Amino acid sequence: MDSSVLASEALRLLELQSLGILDTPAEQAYDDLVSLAAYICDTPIALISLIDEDRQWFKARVGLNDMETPRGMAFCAHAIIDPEHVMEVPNALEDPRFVDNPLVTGNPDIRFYAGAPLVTASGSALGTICVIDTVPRKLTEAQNKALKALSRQVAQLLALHRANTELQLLTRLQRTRQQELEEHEKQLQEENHALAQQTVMDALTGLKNRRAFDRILANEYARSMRARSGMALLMVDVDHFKAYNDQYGHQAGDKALQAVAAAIQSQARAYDHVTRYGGEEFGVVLPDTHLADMRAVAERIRLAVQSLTGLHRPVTVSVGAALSDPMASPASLVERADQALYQAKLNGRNRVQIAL
Ligand SMILES: Nc1nc2c(ncn2[C@@H]2O[C@H](COP(=O)(O)OP(=O)(O)OP(=O)(O)O)[C@@H](O)[C@H]2O)c(=O)[nH]1
Repeated sequence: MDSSVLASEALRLLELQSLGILDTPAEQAYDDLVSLAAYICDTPIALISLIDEDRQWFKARVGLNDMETPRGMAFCAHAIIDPEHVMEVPNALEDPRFVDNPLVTGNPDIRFYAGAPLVTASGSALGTICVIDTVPRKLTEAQNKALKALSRQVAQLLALHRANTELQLLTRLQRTRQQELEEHEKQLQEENHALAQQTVMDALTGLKNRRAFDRILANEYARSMRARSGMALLMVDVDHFKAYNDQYGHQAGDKALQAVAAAIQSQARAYDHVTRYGGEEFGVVLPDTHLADMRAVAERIRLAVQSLTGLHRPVTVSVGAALSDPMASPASLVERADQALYQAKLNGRNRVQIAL
């Protein structure tokens, strides 16, 4: 075969194989057309044969049980060489191309063959619709025309099949793309969430940070105003922490801060907010709280810190506590709690001071 023939055969095979029809189950539309071909041409056998690389495979068949034969035996492999015309073999025994063909010398004893190529829009002949008889004969001109017309119908069915295959592929691609997009969006949301967490979390203690404290205080303050319920704020500061750091080192100081944070958290109620206000100072927002509860929580925190074990030496905290005042702002609540804290320090530390 010269190179241009080889190239067009390669293209033809590509077109056939990408069609996705080889080895698919039988379909009524193709079966009907081979039945019509056998009826019109009055033959015992009719086939829709597709010429694959080294076999012919039958999409539809009457009068023959085989699903495929080797390409070397295929009459249709000869018929597709001339896509324009129906190839007729009136008597295979008198045709040097087929006289030794096992389909002629043995079952199904082919004598007569006529095949109309199935031509695609691009001009490739993928196979044929053919009729076969076991006695020598010829097609009438009308039968020849009818067979050609049927080959155009099969070609139409194949084009439809291609369009369907491409549509399914496109739908699958779109679905995959959609899934990719959703996956990407989820990832972005997770990243954003992680980022948002980072901006409100204190890395050392795992508590909310100062930025979060400001927002929580503002929200809880507004809520307590709306609900006309009291709220309270505790400012908790580690006593003589500079000395602890100086004596045991910054890393030991970090561990102590973590322990203090956990102790405070352990005494807070489920709806209280424990935050790291800065350095060795913690802000605890207590929603829905009045004097007795505020004092109780503050005292529990003080005792929990004092009871911590596993540190280089006992650590204590001073607590400034203030109740919200409907006439004042959140900032003034912080100020009053801070002043009370200052007073607690002045009064000797390791104590709770209530703001007036
Ligand atoms: N290890 C460690 N130390 C911190 C951290 N943040 C603040 N500190 C230290 O906490 C100490 C606070 O010192 P001061 O403000 O002088 O107060 P203090 O020594 O606790 O004394 P009083 O508050 O008056 O009882 C400083 O030495 C800071 O370096 C931290 O994240 N890790």
